Amino acid sequence: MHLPEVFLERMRKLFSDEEEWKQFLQSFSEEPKRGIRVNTQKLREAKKHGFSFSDWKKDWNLIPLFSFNYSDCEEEKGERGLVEDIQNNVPEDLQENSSEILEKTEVREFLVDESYLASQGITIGRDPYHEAGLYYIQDPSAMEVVPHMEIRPFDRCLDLCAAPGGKSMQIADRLDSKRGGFLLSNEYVGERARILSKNAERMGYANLSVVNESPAHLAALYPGFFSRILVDAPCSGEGMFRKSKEAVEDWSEELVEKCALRQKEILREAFTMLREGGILAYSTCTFERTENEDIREWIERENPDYRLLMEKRLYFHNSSGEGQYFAVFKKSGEEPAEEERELSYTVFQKNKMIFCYASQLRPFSELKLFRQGISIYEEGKKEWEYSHGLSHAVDLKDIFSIVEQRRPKTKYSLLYSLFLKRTDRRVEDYLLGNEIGVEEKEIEGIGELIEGKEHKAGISILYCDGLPLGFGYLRNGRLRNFYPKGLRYKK
Ligand SMILES: C[S@@+](CC[C@H](N)C(=O)[O-])C[C@H]1O[C@@H](n2cnc3c(N)ncnc32)[C@H](O)[C@@H]1O
Repeated sequence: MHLPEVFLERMRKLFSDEEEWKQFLQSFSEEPKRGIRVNTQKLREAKKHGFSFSDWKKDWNLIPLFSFNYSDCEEEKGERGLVEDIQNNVPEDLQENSSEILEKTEVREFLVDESYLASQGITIGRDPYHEAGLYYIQDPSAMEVVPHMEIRPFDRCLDLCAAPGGKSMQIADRLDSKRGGFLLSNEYVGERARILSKNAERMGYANLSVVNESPAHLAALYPGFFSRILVDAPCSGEGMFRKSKEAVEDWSEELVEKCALRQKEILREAFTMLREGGILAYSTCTFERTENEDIREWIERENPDYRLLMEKRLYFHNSSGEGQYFAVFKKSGEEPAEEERELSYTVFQKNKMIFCYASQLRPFSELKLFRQGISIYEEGKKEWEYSHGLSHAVDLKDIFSIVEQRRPKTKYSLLYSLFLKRTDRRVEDYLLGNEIGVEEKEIEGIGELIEGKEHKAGISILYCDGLPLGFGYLRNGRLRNFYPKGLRYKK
């Protein structure tokens, strides 16, 4: 790989240790590694249908990530402590069986060995578990930021620079809609907000809004509103150099300076929106001091009431991923305690979609919305039809009861569930968009045999190993495929 001379000169200044400098250079010729972040809320539901997490971890050889130095976080044990507990102390069978421990301590982030998986015929980006939203593929070093944000299930979170959504989905998984937790996931660039919204649909959180706003507009509307804010800022992207030739070609010293200015602009808006006692995390995927430690110093100068909780610099050679810089701050002041509340859902229509969302998202309804919670219906050619997003809701059962109560004018009504195993060829067939044959014994549901007909008929939802994949129409022992065209596997 040819790296710009100026870049190398700048990097050289960061390494006082000759050996480490060599390791840094050497690491540019090594293959990038990837990780997956498990959607533990989906996992919990899938377990009710017999999904085994421990079998999956074993079969895929999933390697738990992170061994923090927890001493820098004594004040609040928070999640870092919990992750350590589970890695060191909680026996495997307890993780699997105790819902209480599971709720508090499940490890979510894993490194994957893709060559091992390839030998087993598994491609992480083309797998039914991926389509079902059981996991999100992410750079392992990028995964390290969110666990340091001390996110509590009831936090009011904002991800200001969110697309394509790795960190947003990591945050959302730590929140509990029933306890008032939510995430406003914002992306400034419209086309990227669309991708973010698609990823959010796959993961299925009812307490997540995807919006396309400028940080300044949000700051004008929500001063002191959020208890956790992430600014994963646009940067000069040196951490992308191994993956993208364009990132190397686009790099220049001017770009570094320009990025630093923009980072400050975005951060200023974030300062406005952080509430007393809240936590702000700043991160980049570049190695530049100008965009990292210099910005951290600037944040400290601008905000004497912020305390640095931790700062970390990850490179290719000292992490499992593509590198990351992050700094986490706590604003002084008392954080308000968790409020007693009951979960309620709101149903609302926007253009040709109907959404159902956890009501704490209501303050965001007037923003430039791409998604508010779960899309439940969309306007079809003849009538309202179930939206694909509905099949992916993590709290599908709750949402469905709302969906049925608040039906628009439509004959659509879910009648059956079909359960297939991932080893069944029909799962791939379904994802390719084909019609599949179904046996009576594979069908469960509320529908009755249509009088005088041999087979059951009606709208059905297809599960793979207990994970909902999408809808279809069952008739004469065949499932007509409703899997969205844009998502279907190519042959
Ligand atoms: C490093 S990426 C975010 C990655 C994301 N957090 C994730 O985990 O997938 C930075 C994002 O900031 C967006 N961005 C660009 N200009 C911006 C601006 N002026 N304000 C806020 N975000 C901006 C980019 O479009 C990009 O999607």
